[in-house]
Amino acid sequence: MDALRFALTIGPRTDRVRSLLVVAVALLEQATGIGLAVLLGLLSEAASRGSTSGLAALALCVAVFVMLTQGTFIAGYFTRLRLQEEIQNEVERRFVDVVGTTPTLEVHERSSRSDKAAVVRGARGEIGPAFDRLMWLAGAALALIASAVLMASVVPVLAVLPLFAVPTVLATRSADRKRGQAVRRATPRTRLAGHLFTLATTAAPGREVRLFGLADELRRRHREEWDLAGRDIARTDLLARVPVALAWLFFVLAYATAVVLMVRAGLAGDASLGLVVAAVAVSSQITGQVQSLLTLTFWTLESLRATRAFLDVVEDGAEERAAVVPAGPATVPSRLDGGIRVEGLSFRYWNRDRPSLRDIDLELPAGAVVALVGENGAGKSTFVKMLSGLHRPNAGRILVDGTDLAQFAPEEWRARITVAFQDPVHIEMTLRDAVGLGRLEHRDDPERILRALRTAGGDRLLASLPEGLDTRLGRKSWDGKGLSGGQWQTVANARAAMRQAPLLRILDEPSASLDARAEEWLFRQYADLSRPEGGVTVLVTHRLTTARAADLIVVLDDGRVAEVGTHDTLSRAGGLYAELFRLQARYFV
Ligand SMILES: Nc1ncnc2c1ncn2[C@@H]1O[C@H](COP(=O)(O)OP(=O)(O)OP(=O)(O)O)[C@@H](O)[C@H]1O
Repeated sequence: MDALRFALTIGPRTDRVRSLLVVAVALLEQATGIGLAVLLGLLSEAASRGSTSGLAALALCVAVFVMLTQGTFIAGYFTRLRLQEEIQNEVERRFVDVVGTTPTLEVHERSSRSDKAAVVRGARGEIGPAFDRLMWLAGAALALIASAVLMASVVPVLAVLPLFAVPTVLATRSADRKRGQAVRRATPRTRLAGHLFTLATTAAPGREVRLFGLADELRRRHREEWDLAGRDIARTDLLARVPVALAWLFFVLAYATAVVLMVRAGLAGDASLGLVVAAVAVSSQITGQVQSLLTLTFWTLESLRATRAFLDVVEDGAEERAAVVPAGPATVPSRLDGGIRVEGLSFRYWNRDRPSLRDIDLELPAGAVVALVGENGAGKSTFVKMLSGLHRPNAGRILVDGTDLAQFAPEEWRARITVAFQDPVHIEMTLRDAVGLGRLEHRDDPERILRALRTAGGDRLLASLPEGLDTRLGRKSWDGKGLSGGQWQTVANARAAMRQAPLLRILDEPSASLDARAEEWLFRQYADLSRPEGGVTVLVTHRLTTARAADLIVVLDDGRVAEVGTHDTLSRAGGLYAELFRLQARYFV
């Protein structure tokens, strides 16, 4: 019902004039058949009376009527398209708003929500035409009713003929609903197939796909996923279409009886010749009208289904916001006094049995540079997501100078932290924008951008670019300058450096694509910045030679804190850190 209300109101809310035109065109177009049938009846009356002038006038009426309806249809075609595009744009903007601004990452990482978002991404083209389809559906329904009235004026009982079409509509609706459920059931598989398709056909994975000869394997798995998904949908379709066929047969029998009754009434003189001709002409359109009603019902349901998924995403986003954003948020401090304290923090991803973080207790003092180390899958990235508020803990809390992070408005907290990730987004804009986006308020301040680039060691990159800050980056969306992995990382690091004196600076392997010397330099650079600024810097790294210079080293193991200390104390303790350091030193030092 919500989806229907949304589809009916989004047209006038987006563009009132075009919506009115669409309503007019939909009604006129559907009236063509009825109008012609009535004119045909009048023509037969005139012919039977031998009225040449009447015939000529009616012929003129037919011509004008046809030109009017066809002309309206052609002129209205572009109005309809334009309105659909406007609605589509409006919906896409709202979708970006909702998905791009939810406080946590659940919409991307929790499958019960990410599947709905995937349905909207895949079927969003169906939402734009929803209003248009509804209007055409209404026009088709009105045409069917008008036909029934005309037939009933010959044989009254024929008023019920459209009722015989109801089972066909209901059966089709139920079949489509079942299809929708099957499509939703298949979403995890189609999503995986989509991922395999992207792997096989996009540039970034292109090297590995070729080097490892993965194309056949990807194609096989892609096909396997589609086949499994398609099998369930096809089986559901087949079973659901049996009632549709039976309902259709029922209607055809009723229709044949109706024609016989009308012809009999004409022969018996119960109705005028013109009326019988018009009614029979109209009855010949009933199957077409029902067919168009069914087709329009199918497409309208597709539109409403996509609209429903869109509204679900919107509602989930609003629910999340209500649950996560405090009504009276606490003020985020402008400077850290004590630091960040983590108490009994645990977190489990929705699709996993085991928690990824368990009972984490940590003290991260203001001004400290903390290295977070541990083997793959230990929970480092999950922990920094919790610190940046991208997920909510299942248990425990994070205290910022004694205030629970959950008490802050997420946007306020994020405005006071900065993050650089190991797999940064390639923002294909000019260098000025790709860096400046790190602090929107200062995106037009070249001094600030140049300073951020210097902090991230991007001087050489800048010098190598022909148009300096105005150089367009990236080759996917435009013919810009292609950058290496390390250069993209430098741009992302500079973006993170746009935020000065943050309370928390998270560097999640920001030097994974940089050489050891560059990493060492970058680390010292951040350490020199952080200590006087008084914020906490958390550096996730696998290079323990870099970690050794940190004020505090936290070793995570299987979601727990295994050890905390400085390089010296941990080396002496002879635990996991000492073992990992020895192993790395053997190869790299
Ligand atoms: N989005 C996710 N959904 C489900 N499980 C996840 C997700 N992200 C991480 N995990 C799981 O959580 C655990 C911790 O992963 P995390 O990425 O935090 O480890 P990490 O220490 O950062 O690893 P690495 O050094 O490889 O980057 C792993 O078992 C991982 O499989």
